[in-house]
Amino acid sequence: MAGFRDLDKALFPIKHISAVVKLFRSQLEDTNEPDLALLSIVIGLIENQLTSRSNAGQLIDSPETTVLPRFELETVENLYRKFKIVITGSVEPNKTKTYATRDLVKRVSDVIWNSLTRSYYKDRAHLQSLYSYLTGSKLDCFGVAFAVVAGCQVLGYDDVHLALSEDHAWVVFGPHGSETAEVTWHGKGNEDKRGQEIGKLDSARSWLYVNNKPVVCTRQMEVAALVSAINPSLNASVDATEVALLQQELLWLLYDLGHLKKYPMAIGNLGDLEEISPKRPGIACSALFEEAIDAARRFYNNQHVYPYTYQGGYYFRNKKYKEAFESWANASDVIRLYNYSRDDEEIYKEFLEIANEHIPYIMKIESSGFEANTILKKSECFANLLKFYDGICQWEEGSATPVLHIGWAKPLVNTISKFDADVRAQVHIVCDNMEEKLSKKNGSIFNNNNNNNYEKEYQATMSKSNNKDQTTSHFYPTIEALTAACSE
Ligand SMILES: FC(F)(F)Cc1cc2c(N3CCN(c4nnc(C(F)(F)F)s4)CC3)ncnc2s1
Repeated sequence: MAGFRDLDKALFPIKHISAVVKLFRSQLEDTNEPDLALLSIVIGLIENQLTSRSNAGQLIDSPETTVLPRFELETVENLYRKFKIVITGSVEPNKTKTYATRDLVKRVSDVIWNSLTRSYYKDRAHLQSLYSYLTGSKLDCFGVAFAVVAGCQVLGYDDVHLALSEDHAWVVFGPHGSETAEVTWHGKGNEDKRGQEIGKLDSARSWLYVNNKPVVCTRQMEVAALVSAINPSLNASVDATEVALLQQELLWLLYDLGHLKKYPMAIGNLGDLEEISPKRPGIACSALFEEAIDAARRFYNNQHVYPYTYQGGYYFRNKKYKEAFESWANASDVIRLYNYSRDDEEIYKEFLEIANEHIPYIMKIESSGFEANTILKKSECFANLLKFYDGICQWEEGSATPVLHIGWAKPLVNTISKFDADVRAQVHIVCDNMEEKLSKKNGSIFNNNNNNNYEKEYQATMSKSNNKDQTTSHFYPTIEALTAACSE
């Protein structure tokens, strides 16, 4: 591990954002073992100091001139030393340079777990860093997983890495990261499964485990995860701008060093920050959202939803409603292959908000009668809407837990009825991929899909459907499910 070297200490006391970027750059460039504990403590200290007191309103213009409160070397050194003592005091270091074992990973998880405050509000902000752990004995779900990986790094196990789905975190270890283990909890009121292997039972088909296509981190990607987890919010409506600027600078550093290439959510986070305050002429935030989608298609067999909802949210905020419908249809094309389980609340809420808030809002605007170029005349918008709803219907099919209820059907019927019959008539529904749909029923969809055939299939579909005169939508025969939902 790089450790807290003299050249890092020379950057203290830290007074500017640019000094923090230098610390990260030296840790990322000089060794292949950036010190996770050091970087998490530094970032946590800065975030907590700048979001705990009313700091809103400070003029922020650049990483060099933005003044930070002084962050003393001694504060960081004391916390760093404390973490080492907590970990090495309970678990013997890896002197023989062997792979970690399940027992070792569980013991490190127990050290963190048993030292947390008994009960606290787990979803509060700023509980993700080792600073929060060492000064307040509080961590959120992600923070526990990160602390376990940082603890294993302190012990000298360089095979223990963070694995990330879109709403959960666990660790991989052993030869080629072949072993997996739960190390933290998920959601509310669920018994934790710490120590167990990942997704062996029916949870394997839930979105929570992304069909076993998680982001498996390198050390540098673990740094990207802690940077992504920076939370600039001062309160529900105001962000500490210097914390947001620091996060943006660090994400660009990681981007330029190539460490975001396989991390769609981090690219999406950067896209959101760039939309608010562009720092990089030549790379539009829309290009970043496309890059995140490409990464999910290339490296994760298109099993992730968030890259499409990042892009859809961007289009929606910028009134590009036709494009938003396409992004949301693509998001739905991902979720339809999963079975909905009670662990999937986060993505359920995402689709609910799109279906029952964003789309109805768009329909209201577009049917106000003043839109000359209204999407209500565009058959591809209608087709993408149907695809969006159909994916949610398929998500429900074969799931133990229902997805749709009357609350969904009303906005859905209202939306569809806004399109004129002649526009609807232009949409030709082709019922193909019957075998894919049927095989989801008996669960085999997750076997043959693992060979990453998404890329080939995607290219083939794109080349086929480039005829412009009519909209051919590749559909699955669940329109009856759709109309059934409407008649409920
Ligand atoms: F580790 C867990 F359990 F926390 C799961 C992870 C979440 C997450 C993330 N997020 C979550 C998704 N997220 C989104 N923000 N907007 C989203 C979208 F709906 F617009 F797509 S998704 C914020 C950042 N960003 C980087 N890395 C991770 S790893």
